Amino acid sequence: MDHEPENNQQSSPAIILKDIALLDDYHVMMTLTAEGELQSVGYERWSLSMKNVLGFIVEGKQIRLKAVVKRDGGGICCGDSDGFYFARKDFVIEPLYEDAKDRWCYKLRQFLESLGRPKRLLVFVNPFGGKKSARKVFAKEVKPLLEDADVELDVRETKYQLHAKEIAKSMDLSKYDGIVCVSGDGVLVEVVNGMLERADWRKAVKLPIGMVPAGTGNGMIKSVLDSAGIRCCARSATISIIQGHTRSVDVATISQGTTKFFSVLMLAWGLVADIDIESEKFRWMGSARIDFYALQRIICLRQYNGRVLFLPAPGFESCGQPASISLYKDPPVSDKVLGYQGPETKFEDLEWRELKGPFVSVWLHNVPWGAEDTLAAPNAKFSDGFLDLIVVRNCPKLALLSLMTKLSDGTHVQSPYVAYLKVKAFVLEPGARIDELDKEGIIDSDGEVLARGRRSYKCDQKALMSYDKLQITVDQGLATLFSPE
Ligand SMILES: Nc1ncnc2c1ncn2[C@@H]1O[C@H](COP(=O)(O)OP(=O)(O)OP(=O)(O)O)[C@@H](O)[C@H]1O
Repeated sequence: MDHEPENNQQSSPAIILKDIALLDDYHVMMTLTAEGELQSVGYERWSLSMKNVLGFIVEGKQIRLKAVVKRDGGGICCGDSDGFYFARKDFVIEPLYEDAKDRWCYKLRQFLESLGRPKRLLVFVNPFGGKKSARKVFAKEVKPLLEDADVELDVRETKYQLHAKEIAKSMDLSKYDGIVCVSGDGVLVEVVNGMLERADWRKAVKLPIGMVPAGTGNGMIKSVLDSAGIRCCARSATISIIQGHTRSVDVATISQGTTKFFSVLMLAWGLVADIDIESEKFRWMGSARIDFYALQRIICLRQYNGRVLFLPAPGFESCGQPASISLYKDPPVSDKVLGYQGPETKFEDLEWRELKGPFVSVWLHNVPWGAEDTLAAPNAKFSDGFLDLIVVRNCPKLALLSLMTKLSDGTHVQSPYVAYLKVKAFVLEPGARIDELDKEGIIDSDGEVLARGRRSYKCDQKALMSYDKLQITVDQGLATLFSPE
């Protein structure tokens, strides 16, 4: 039997039910407090928070509680050894009298309903992402837990790229309490973009989105779970969705003229983008492709001409040099009702700063983790209204290699070769490679190729924007995510 720590110091909360019952075959005095603690006094003291009860079923005279219990250290869940994880566990209560059983069922149901958990979820499963394991992850880890919690599911397998975006753009919002993506970050980004392209985007962005890691890059769910000290795995991710807490997350609008892309994770240009996109050709290697190709890219290091401009967050006003700027202005269109157009703040007259190239890497991050093993921006916050900017310019190759090894714990930002700051708005003016001026680079946002310059790596993806000036503005806490706290 699992025991939760007791706190005898505090005054006892009001008891709303008290009966003699059998708990796992032992006679106990079972109580339910107004704060949702199930407690027993009998052969041993035991307690279980209703927050950790997914649901219950009645089996004859018995009530089977379908619960989860926290575990620290020890066993490995999905290969990640950091933080605690949840294990599934049933507890069986048998009140001595039939009317007591009905009372318990009534109160337990009432309590669970008062928690405001999602009851109807739209679930996207991407059978194509990552190790192509999403179907299995859904069937083995996600579905059984959601069934235990009595959640009604509408499951859609994505059939092609942008399928999830299409559905998010046209779905009936009133039918669901949230969306779940059993995928990598790519499907999440599609859903956010679909929501923001709706005429009723203000309502759509309030619908919480949950992630279950089943892709190559699971940076968002790693960031969400890690911030609560929980290991990143499908089970913990699903439990945090069932528990129904939410948090807001900043959305960055990347614009080039009237073309827009909404990003919740990151934008990269230079080394990180080249590794991310060009390593696709080594996909057969699995996750080793990133390390393998990073090594290759550092040995034959590229540097890019260009300029970045930024509006520094408070505390970072001395970074870079003062700069003047002209930003794209959205035409005063009446069709604004068609979708979100980016934050309405006027950034032009503020004190912009600049950094000039050549650049090895320019990386903007919204949340701390870029992937499960990459703590790209250790100080990033979900909804502070700022993006973390990580810039590498001149850097010896050996130091660069050492930086790559530090990405897993975020200590790369302490290097003297790295500029690490927070910005409110950002402009990228990408240029050509310094060694071969007829070759340009790739701009990558949230794992998608946003722009591809002349004679850069060719891949199947069609780029949304041209390899030219881009501007990025942040809307604080615009989207909503399921989160453990
Ligand atoms: N059935 C499908 N066939 C091909 N592509 C698909 C399919 N369903 C979804 N996709 C695309 O797969 C891409 C990657 O999805 P996902 O978010 O699951 O993984 P990822 O970790 O971001 O990327 P990947 O695993 O491909 O490196 C998304 O851009 C999505 O549009």
